[in-house]
Amino acid sequence: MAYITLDGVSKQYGSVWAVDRVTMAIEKHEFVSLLGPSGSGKTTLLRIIAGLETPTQGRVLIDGEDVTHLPPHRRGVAMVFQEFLLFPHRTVYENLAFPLRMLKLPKGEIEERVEWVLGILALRGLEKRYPNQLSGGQQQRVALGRGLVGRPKVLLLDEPLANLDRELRQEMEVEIRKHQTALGIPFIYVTHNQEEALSMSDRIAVVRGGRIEDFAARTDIYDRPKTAFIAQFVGRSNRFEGLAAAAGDTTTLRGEGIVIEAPHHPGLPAGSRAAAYVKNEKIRLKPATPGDAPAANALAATIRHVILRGAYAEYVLGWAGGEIVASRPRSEAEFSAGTDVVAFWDKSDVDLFSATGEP
Ligand SMILES: Nc1ncnc2c1ncn2[C@@H]1O[C@H](COP(=O)(O)OP(=O)(O)OP(=O)(O)O)[C@@H](O)[C@H]1O
Repeated sequence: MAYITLDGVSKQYGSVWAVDRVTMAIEKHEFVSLLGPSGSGKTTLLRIIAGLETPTQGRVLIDGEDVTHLPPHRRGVAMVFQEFLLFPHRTVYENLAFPLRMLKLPKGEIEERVEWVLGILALRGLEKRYPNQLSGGQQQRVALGRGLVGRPKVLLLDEPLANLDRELRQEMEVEIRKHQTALGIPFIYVTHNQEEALSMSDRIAVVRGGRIEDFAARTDIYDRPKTAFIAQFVGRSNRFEGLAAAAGDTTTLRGEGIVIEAPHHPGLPAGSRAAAYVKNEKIRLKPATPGDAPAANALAATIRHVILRGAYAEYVLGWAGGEIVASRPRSEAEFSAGTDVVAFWDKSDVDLFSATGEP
């Protein structure tokens, strides 16, 4: 049996189902992200696990125990929030000791546990400071420490890095993951930021409209998106539309001025509307030559803009059907704006979905 189980969990607010029949199982060693756009139900799901909300339907089990109707402090869970929620008039030490005082632990044990957290989070020397005397990263570490000091069975994090600048966020991502691995308890991490989810998680649950669109290893979510929504939401990709036709191990999409071949897709009847997604980094470029003949998985384009992103260059390309973006390592041949090129990609890099029913 899994360490944490959500069994058919739903939450209704008035006429809105914020969470809709969610079933998932999380193992003890896992770092799991709930990734989805604003309003998709991530926070509500996390609050249900924490015991801050009672589900309208379904059950929550932690470590074999049905905790659905237990209050937060009886579940062995801790939660870290975006707003840090530190007490401004208490020192770092007091902020960390507070949850333990609430649990009425003996003084010696409180000291021991606060010392442990100060050590693992590299906060020693800052015990006597007040929150406004700390950097953003240090404040976030204290908030994390306050979650860990109670030695929870699971740590829940709700966009804890959203208020930090990019560089600090990336440092903290590494740090948070390191603590999760060392502690050996599951972290469940809510974010709308795909980079955060991809950098830290073992598995990612993509949340959409209160439902889990897919719950899979991060590489599967990125490399083999199960739905068009995931293809659009995770990574950066280019979308092409057309009509499907199947032959052997290939499904072909024919659109305005383009032919795309993808691995066989069983769910696309011939003549149905389909959408193909190709990630920016899968699109390769070569200089156009006068004899170029039209080919599948290739299009003639002109470079409109070049955006430098450190190790990568992002090329915005104009073609007969609009614009696409190709992202290439700077170690490859570079092209400048105005150059005519052929953009091409592999059949195995095409993700194809039905577009029937799309507006
Ligand atoms: N207390 C509440 N009362 C009524 N509706 C609510 C309440 N809490 C959330 N909702 C609604 O439930 C849906 C899911 O909200 P939730 O906060 O879980 O989404 P989220 O994915 O965490 O979004 P965000 O990233 O913006 O925090 C939204 O439509 C929201 O308006």
